[in-house]
Amino acid sequence: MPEQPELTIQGWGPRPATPGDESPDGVLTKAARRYLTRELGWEPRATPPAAVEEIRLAPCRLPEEDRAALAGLLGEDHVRTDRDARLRRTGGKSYLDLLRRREGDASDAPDAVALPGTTEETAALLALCSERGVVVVPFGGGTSVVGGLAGVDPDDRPVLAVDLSRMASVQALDVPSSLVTVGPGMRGPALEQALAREGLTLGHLPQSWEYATLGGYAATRSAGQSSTGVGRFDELVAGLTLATPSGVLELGHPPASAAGPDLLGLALGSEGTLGVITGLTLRVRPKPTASSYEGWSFRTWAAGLAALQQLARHDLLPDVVRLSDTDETRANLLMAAGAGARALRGSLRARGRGEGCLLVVGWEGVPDLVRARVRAASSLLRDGGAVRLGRRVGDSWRRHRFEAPYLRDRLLDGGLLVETLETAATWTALPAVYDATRRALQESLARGGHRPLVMAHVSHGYATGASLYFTVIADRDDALPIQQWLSAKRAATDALLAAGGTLTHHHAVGADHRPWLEREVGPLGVEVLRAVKQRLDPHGVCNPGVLLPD
Ligand SMILES: Cc1cc2nc3c(=O)[nH]c(=O)nc-3n(C[C@H](O)[C@H](O)[C@H](O)COP(=O)(O)OP(=O)(O)OC[C@H]3O[C@@H](n4cnc5c(N)ncnc54)[C@H](O)[C@@H]3O)c2cc1C
Repeated sequence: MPEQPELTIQGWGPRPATPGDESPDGVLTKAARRYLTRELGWEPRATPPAAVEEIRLAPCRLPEEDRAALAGLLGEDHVRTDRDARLRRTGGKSYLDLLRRREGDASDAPDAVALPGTTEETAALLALCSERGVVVVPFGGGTSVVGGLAGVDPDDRPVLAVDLSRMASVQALDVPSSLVTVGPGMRGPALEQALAREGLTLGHLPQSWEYATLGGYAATRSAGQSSTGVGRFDELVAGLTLATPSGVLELGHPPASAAGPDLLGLALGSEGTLGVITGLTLRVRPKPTASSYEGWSFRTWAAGLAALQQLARHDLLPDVVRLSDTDETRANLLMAAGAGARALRGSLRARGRGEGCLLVVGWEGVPDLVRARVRAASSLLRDGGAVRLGRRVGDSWRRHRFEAPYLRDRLLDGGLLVETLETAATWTALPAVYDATRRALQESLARGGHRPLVMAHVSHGYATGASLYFTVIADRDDALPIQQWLSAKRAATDALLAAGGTLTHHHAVGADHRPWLEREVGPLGVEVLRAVKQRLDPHGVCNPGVLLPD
């Protein structure tokens, strides 16, 4: 397996070259620049990131005796305090993270980085840090978008990033039981490559797939682009090992157990607050031998939602379901370059459709079943007023599915605010949640005379409802860029919760959502979580800046 590249300190990438690529290195196409200038009243300007050498980093606060004790456990090479190691484990990849790093601010950097190689080493490290008052922040791929790696500690203790990249191999493969046991630092591409040799797949494909880790997925309850069919990551975890300052827990008993409440559920989504996930047993499936990806068009968002609801009711939702609202459809049509975009524009014109709302659907599996599911779902989509745009549109989406974060770097270079947020709601509440969130974002970001672009799509479907994923692009307020986004995010979160949405569908709580956690789980719920933390992490060293409110 060739070594995968590391994320850049101030953005995404480096991007792999693809044949026939019309926008190398995520370059903003002329069409996109024209569209955004017109739509946002944006004046493109050069706002490049500070040089990496100029990023400000505070001196390491980890006492030498603690560093030496950690090195005694892990080996000198596996405890690092150098500038590059610390900068590469600073924060995640939210808009605010990127803004800070681009401005040369790494004040949230960990004091040191530890790289344990086994569960035993991790457990010993946690016991030592608990005893000595060193905060531990597990670091997977570093792709958190909710401040999950912020390393904030109310007691201002030294912070140790625990990088899991040394635990990144397949430990066991049980083909008859469709189970694979892996290290938490493994990334999706490496696992898929190993499974493909046995004709298997995990099928978890978030947009951050190239860089995020399996431990990170479990710690945040991630959802991938095919999760409607394959299941969310938490549904794919059959068991895991959690090293805590109080000992090691082995959780989950496949295929099924009724021995009391499911403790595995406590570890999933725990975001490093209870300890470090050091091993995972995952459910895998045969690699699909057939696939079909298609584009469809609806005249309106409401018609699209109603059709998805019908598919859900009849258990006919495809594995991939992405319904874009009119603004997102228009932006995609006008900003995209290349054959896929041309095909889509041509297809819509030929069918006498304006822009409408684009639906991308994908099915995977054995040929007979894929054919039958496509046929049944297509009939319901037609009944719902959709027009089929064909496979080129679906295939084009599939080919470009990981590209948006590379483009984001270029948009940031040009002086734009670019961020996303997500929620989920029942089919009944979904239209109100959509309207309220959009309105809140638009009103907040319109202050100061800006003309924000707020776009949304349904990204995952369930029998009971769906998730909504918002993308926001606006001219950046160069004087107060952080406050500009914080105000919009606050307004949107208040609005979506008031309308009946969930605090998050798959990005997790992190530092950014924790003021609102009590509104979703209630004060008693927060107390229960605190009690569990107190038992496993009595000195509160495990990622104290996330999940639980102050
Ligand atoms: C461009 C982009 C696209 C994204 N697309 C998606 C998407 O499609 N779907 C989705 O769900 N998310 C998405 N995300 C969010 C992010 O990729 C996910 O939250 C992912 O699960 C984080 O994995 P990671 O390995 O990078 O974890 P990190 O960012 O390193 O950590 C995330 C949190 O989990 C904790 N953690 C990490 N590893 C462990 C461990 N082994 N034990 C205990 N705690 C641990 C960390 O302390 C932190 O609190 C996206 C992010 C970006 C930047």
